Amino acid sequence: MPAHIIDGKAFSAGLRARLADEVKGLAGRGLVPGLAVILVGEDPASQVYVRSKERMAREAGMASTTYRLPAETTQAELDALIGRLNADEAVHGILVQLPLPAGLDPHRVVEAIDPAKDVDGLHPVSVGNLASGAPALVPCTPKGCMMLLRDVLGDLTGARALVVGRSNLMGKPMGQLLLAANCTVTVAHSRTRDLAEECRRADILVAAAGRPLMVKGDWIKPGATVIDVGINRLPPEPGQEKGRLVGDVDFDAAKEVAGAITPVPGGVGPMTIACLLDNTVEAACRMAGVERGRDA
Ligand SMILES: Nc1nc(=O)c2c([nH]1)NC[C@@H]1CN(c3ccc(C(=O)N[C@@H](CCC(=O)O)C(=O)O)cc3)C=[N+]21
Ligand SMILES: [Mg+2]
Repeated sequence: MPAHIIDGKAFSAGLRARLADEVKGLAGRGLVPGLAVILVGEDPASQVYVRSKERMAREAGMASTTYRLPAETTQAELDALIGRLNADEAVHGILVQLPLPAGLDPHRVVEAIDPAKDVDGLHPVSVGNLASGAPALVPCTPKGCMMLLRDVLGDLTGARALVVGRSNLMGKPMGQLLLAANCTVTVAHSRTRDLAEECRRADILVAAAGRPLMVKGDWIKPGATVIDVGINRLPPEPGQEKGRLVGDVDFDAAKEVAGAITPVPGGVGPMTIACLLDNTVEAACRMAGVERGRDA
C-alpha cells in the first residue's frame, strides 16, 4: 500500500491561522510580536526564503522587517545592527539567514544575538537549554519535523529514530528532540559506515544530509515514517529553465515502502516558516510575561 503523504503545507497553514488568532489577541493588549530578519549577500535561494518569512509574518499580523546588507558587510557592522535590534523593544525575534558570506564568523554573529530573541535556537544558551531539558527556543526546522511526527504517530516512545545529517540548525537539535520524545536515537552523517543498513532499522527516518535523492527506496523499513528535510534543485533538463526541486529521499520509490512520508516541496519547508512565527510569538510572550494559549 502506498504511503500516507504528509501535507506540511496544509499543516503550516493551519498553524499560521491559529497564530494569527493568537497575535490578534496579543495586539489587542498592545503586544505586537516583531521579527527582524538579516540577510547578508545575494544568495538567490536565501532571498526567496526571506521573502516568504516576511510575507507570512505580516499575514499573521506580526511586525516584520528584513535588513538586506551587501556581501561586503563587515563583522563590526553586523555586530552593530544586532546590538541595535537587541535593544529595540519592538523586536522580539532576530534571525540571521545562513549561510553567511565568507569572512563573517557565524558563531560570533549568533553569539551577538540576545538569547531571549534567538528565534533560530542557535545561540549557545538555546542549545544548552535544549540539551539539558530547560525551556528553550528550538530551531524551526526540527521543531516543524516534530510537529509532523506527533501528528502522524502520536506517542513516539520506544521508536528507533535515525537522523541523517549533523548540522547545528537541523541534525543535532533533531536528535535532542527525538531523545526528549523517548526515541532511541542514532545520528548518522557522511562518514557513517553502512548507511543503508542503519536506515533499514529506523522506524523514523529523518533525512537532512543535503544530498539529492541519497536515500533509496530499498533503504526504507516497510511502514516507516520518513521526514525529508532536503531541498535540492536538480540541474535543468534540456528545454527547461529551472531544474526540479527534490529532497534527500528518492520519494517515488520510498512512498511505495514507507508508512508515511513528507513530499518536497510541500513537506518540511513550509513548517519551518510557521515555526519561526511560533518562536517569535513565544519570545514576545516570554519577554512580556504573558502566558500562552489562553486568549487564542
Ligand atoms: N538562520 C537560518 N534559519 C533558517 O531557518 C534557514 C536559514 N538560515 N537558511 C536557509 C534555510 C532553508 N530554510 C527554508 C525555509 C522555508 C522553506 C520553504 O518554504 N520551502 C517550500 C518552498 C520551496 C521552494 O519552492 O523553493 C517547500 O519546501 O515547500 C525552505 C527552506 C530556512 N533556512
Ligand atoms: Mg552532514
